[in-house]
Amino acid sequence: MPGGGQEPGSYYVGVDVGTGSVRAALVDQRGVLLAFADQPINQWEPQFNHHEQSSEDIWAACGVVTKKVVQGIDVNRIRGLGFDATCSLVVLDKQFRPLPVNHEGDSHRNIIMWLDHRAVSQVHRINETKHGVLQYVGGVMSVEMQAPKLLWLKENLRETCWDKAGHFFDLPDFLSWKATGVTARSLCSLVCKWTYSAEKGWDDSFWKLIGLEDFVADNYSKIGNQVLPPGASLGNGLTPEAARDLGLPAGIAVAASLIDAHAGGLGVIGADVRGHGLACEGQPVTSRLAVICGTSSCHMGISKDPIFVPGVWGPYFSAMVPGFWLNEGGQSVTGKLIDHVVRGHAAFPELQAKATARCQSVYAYLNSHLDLIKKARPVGFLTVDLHVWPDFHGNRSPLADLTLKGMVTGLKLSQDLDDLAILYLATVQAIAFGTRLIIEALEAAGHSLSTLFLCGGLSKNPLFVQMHADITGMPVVLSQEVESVLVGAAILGACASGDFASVQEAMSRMSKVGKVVFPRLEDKR
Ligand SMILES: Nc1ncnc2c1ncn2[C@@H]1O[C@H](COP(=O)(O)OP(=O)(O)O)[C@@H](O)[C@H]1O
Ligand SMILES: O=C(CO)[C@H](O)[C@H](O)COP(=O)(O)O
Repeated sequence: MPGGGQEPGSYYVGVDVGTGSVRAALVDQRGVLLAFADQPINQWEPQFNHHEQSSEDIWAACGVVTKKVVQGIDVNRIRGLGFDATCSLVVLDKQFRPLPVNHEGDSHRNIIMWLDHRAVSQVHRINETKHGVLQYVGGVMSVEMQAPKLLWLKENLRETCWDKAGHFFDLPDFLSWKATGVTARSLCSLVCKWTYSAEKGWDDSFWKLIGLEDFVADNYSKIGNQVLPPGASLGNGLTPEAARDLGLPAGIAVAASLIDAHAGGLGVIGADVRGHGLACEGQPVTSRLAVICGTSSCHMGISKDPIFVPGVWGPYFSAMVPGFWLNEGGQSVTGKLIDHVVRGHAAFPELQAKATARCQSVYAYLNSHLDLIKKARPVGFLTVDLHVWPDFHGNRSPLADLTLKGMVTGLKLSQDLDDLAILYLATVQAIAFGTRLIIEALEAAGHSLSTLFLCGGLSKNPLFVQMHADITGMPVVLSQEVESVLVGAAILGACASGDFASVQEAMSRMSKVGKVVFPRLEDKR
């Protein structure tokens, strides 16, 4: 039923591969999640700053969750499948078998994860070239992008990996290939992480200059010479073999994928905001900033014309919303930082015991503990003497400096539960201040923003959401569906099925406002 009719008769399956788990949802034409399942995935850290995963593990986890979400439903109503994933690098040989990305030669670990910082020397040399493509990543290439990682493989694992490699995929593209057998890459991954230009294609001079002329010589067959817009239908749809793996009908439409943050952006940014008293009502969609907060936070702002923001990735054309330029700010560890700070504290065992006794998560317990100890003052005032600098894994934006480290000032000798709660609060506040710095950089360069749209695991934490509102001074919109990244993945499947005429149409019909959290301006000081 083109245009999404009144009867929600068709279903779409969205699959979201995050850093820590794979999630799937069955979604209808109104964007309502009818079923949800998740499954943790393995990560290896064989040495400091080396982070690896397995594409076989991840594909198997996809099958576990997709089979769960379609249990008991009429599978003939499933019209499309969409994937999103972290922008990790998957390496396969010429027969599409996994290759090791490690010195141990363990081919099961064939993914260099997005947060892997092994390629420091390589990215430094790439940045020293001052090549023109760097203008489109905020002026400085991140060590988390693919070119430095590829150069690392060539320089460090020549025989065991580089010489045998037949295919280098961004993880979202690996998944769509696995589902369809089509090796075409998504414009999203190539533009955002591989220096591809939506307008000019690959730049031979860049790859030659950095020592990866191999790709030019074989016409980019290993990294992608067929490129499709996100949401485009791939080949003949789901292959019989993939259909068996995923428990879905063979032949359903499968979409060209998105990176996870970008799927989150699609899942939230197009919602109809009428009647919520928001400044962005009646304003162009470019006044909205989507912030996808999981292991990391990604800040997605769009514009009609390209805007060059120092230290902020992009501008990327059509990489998220078709026809719009995208700037992507980010903080490499946010959820991971909060977990690290809380779990590493001397009072963590006590916290865990008390939270378990109340059947609460440690974060719900900490939030109520802060309410208890703040007395009559606003909670934010508990940290007047304690401050965190949150760049424990370098600064992605807007300083774009991978050498930065974290810092805590104002420590005392006591390490009780109150101290843990206040340190947790200071960490959340520091992350929100990081978002404010990114917004200031975006606005200084020409963006005009009024409203935040938050999603991802951290958006389930009310303290995190309120601090983002208070510290940025902007209202925060939370979607009706908490798992908005999965709505974004389902939007891709819906577009590939042909049920919607465009990504914009699917966005406006499938993303919905849930709760709005306004800033407490009186507490901003
Ligand atoms: N209910 C919750 N309350 C507080 N924090 C949460 C909650 N659920 C998830 N998180 C935090 O969100 C982060 C993971 O978010 P998620 O979107 O699942 O990440 P990813 O996509 O990177 O796998 C973790 O740091 C976790 O502690
Ligand atoms: O760089 C990215 C997006 O451009 C990564 O995919 C992202 O930062 C990892 O995402 P998550 O925190 O959701 O696991």
